[in-house]
Amino acid sequence: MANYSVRNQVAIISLCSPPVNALSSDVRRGILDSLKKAEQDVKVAAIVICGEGRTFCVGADITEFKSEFKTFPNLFELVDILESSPKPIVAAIHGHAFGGGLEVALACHYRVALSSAKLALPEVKLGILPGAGGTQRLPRLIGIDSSMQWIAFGDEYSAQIAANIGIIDRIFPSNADILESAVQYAQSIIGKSLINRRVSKLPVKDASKVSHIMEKYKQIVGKKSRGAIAPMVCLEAIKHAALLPYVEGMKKERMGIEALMGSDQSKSLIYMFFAERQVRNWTIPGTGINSKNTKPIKVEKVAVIGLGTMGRGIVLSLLKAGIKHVSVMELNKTARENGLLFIKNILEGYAARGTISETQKRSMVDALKPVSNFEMLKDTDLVIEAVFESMSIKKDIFAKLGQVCKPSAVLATNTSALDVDEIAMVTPKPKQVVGMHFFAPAHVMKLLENVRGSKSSPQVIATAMNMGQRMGKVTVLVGNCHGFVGNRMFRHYTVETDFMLEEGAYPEQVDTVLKKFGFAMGRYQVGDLSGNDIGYRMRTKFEMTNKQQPPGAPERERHGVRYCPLADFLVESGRLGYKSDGKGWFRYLGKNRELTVDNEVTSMIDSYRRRNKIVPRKINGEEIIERALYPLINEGFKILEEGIASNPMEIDLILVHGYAWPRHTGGPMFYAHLIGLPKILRVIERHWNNAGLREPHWEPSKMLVRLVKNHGNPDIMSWTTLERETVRSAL
Ligand SMILES: C[C@H](O)[C@H](C)C(=O)SCCNC(=O)CCNC(=O)[C@H](O)C(C)(C)COP(=O)([O-])OP(=O)([O-])OC[C@H]1O[C@@H](n2cnc3c(N)ncnc32)[C@H](O)[C@@H]1OP(=O)([O-])[O-]
Repeated sequence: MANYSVRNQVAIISLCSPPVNALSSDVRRGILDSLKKAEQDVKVAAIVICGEGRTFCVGADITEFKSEFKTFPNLFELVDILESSPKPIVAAIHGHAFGGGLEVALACHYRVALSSAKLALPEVKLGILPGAGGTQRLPRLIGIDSSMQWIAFGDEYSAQIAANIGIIDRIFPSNADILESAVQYAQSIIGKSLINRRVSKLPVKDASKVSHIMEKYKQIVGKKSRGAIAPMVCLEAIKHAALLPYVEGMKKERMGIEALMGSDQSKSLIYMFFAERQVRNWTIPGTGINSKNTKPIKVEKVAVIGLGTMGRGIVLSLLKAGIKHVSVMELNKTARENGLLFIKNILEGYAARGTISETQKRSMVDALKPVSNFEMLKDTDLVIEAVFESMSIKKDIFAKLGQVCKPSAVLATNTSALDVDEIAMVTPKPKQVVGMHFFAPAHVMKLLENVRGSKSSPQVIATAMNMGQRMGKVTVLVGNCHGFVGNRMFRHYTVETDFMLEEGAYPEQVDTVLKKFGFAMGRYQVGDLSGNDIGYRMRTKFEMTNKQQPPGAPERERHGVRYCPLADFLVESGRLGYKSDGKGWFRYLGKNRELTVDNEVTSMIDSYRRRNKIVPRKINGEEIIERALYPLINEGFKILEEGIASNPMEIDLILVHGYAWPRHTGGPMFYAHLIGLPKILRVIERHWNNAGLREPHWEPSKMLVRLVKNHGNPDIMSWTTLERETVRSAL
């Protein structure tokens, strides 16, 4: 709803729909009713629109997209009604003016803001476009070029930047009372002509350059969008602002939003939006323990052990989260010096780019406390171990931590695959141990996969979850198993793509299909980037690699299961990827490391097939997608079945934020939901019937079979409930 009051000839319409004043049908009606009151009240000479609470307005109510979105007054009608008001309207912006909220402000005749306010048209991040005049009014204020930058990428901008380019008419200090300031501003413009204040009537200053600007952005968007549709539709809509009168341009805008709203990509992006918020409400399946009934311990002093690639990133994330005491322990002198230098250089960079102030930089550097022995960690609240991925080294460290740290200290390991319980058992208090699996580079990657050990106490879990959220991470709680959620699922992606190389595909073909699907990089280029030796080391641990096989052992089998040694051959021939002189699955040449197909790899694959009498066959894009992604989805259902993840959202967030699964497909589980579970199961069963135990990753998940058999293609939000009911009723 919207509240109405009058103060000194100025009517105040304040949006009131906590927590973020989303423009639900109630709020829209409230604005319209208040506007009519103000227009009819002869004592009112000007109007201010503001937001109650922490923000101005974050736009349309996303939860109403399927229902009240078009109910009168819908947003695109309301903005025209506002703009045509005979009395001047001032938008008073604090917090966020996002989406429809900024469009309402653009329809006002003046805009004032606190310097701390943020402005954006982020609709493209929901797979749609600004559908309340944003694509037509913004260009009339800031031009086509800047509008394409704002709308096609949906990033937020400070009030100062918005003022510099002509959106905001007056900035007030961040501690000012925005309403009082806006009322005074409104009083100062009473009586002034509104001729040049109705934005839809203004000319587009760079209209003549529209085709050149369009070409420029088509290039940029083409590269960045990776299969996402909305950015291009945004460009088309904005283009019309230069070519058509406002009313005609609005019709084009409407066609654009109607084409996008409800699309699979928009559904996927909205699912992701709510998943990122929903995941904060974590729960431990089957226990009733959750984020609402479990308090974290207070963490002021944190320590990071190991200043390698992971440790440095974790320290930076802690400093950025405002932790005032970060002990760093690295026994290797060179690694310690390099690590601290790396951290200081990154902080210098942040300050140089204005991401942090000089004062903030200094307090972050002051927060860094190098320590040289475990004794110095005795009063630390949280210790994060980030040393080399070796069980014996980690056990040694945790044994020492168990002796010196205070009883309430939370002991976290950054292992990406090792058994958290086995590590915990070397300490006197395994309940204080938890996994905090960061992703490289940890100060950039948004994901934190927290792993609850079988003994981890609810309070310790709450502390790890709370710390992840303080670090601004998408923090997901999962159970302890080999590879946790992400690595466990992704293993099948690499195994099955290698099988396709055996049967007839080539790395460039597989990667092209996966990039078309939306991955930033294909499976083989990612291997080259991160180093093909990482997977080799893991396979070595399980004595799987080619070199470790006794003479005469089958080349394409390990313990009765199908195996493809091509990746072993690559590493054993020194082709680790970028780091081995740009030789891996591909060749990376020149300053820009241009990716090129390497005939040496092609002939390695061809000779391997000849040696194993494999007659290569054509493998098309559809098969590559099914075989690369469906085993991963199948494993996702097994993870839900085992309660390692408590709902599909958690799995999707891990794959999107940790493994670059394309966000506009919603993650593997949501993608399966869009494709339809019956189809997914049909393909999995076909491969299982063909390959059987030789390819165990195709064994259908029992949960998937039950869902399809009992419910066909149930809504993703009901999967875990239906499964619980089915399992319970079977007991
Ligand atoms: C025609 C028109 O052009 C079109 C059609 C549109 O306008 S489409 C809409 C375009 N607008 C957006 O895309 C902005 C979306 N929101 C955000 O980006 C963020 O909210 C934020 C502004 C940066 C603040 O972040 P925050 O961290 O301070 O709070 P929060 O935790 O995110 O949000 C607090 C609570 O509010 C809920 N919420 C936030 N924005 C919402 C929205 N637009 N609709 C419904 N609920 C919303 C959110 O789910 C959470 O709920 P819960 O979890 O507590 O139950």
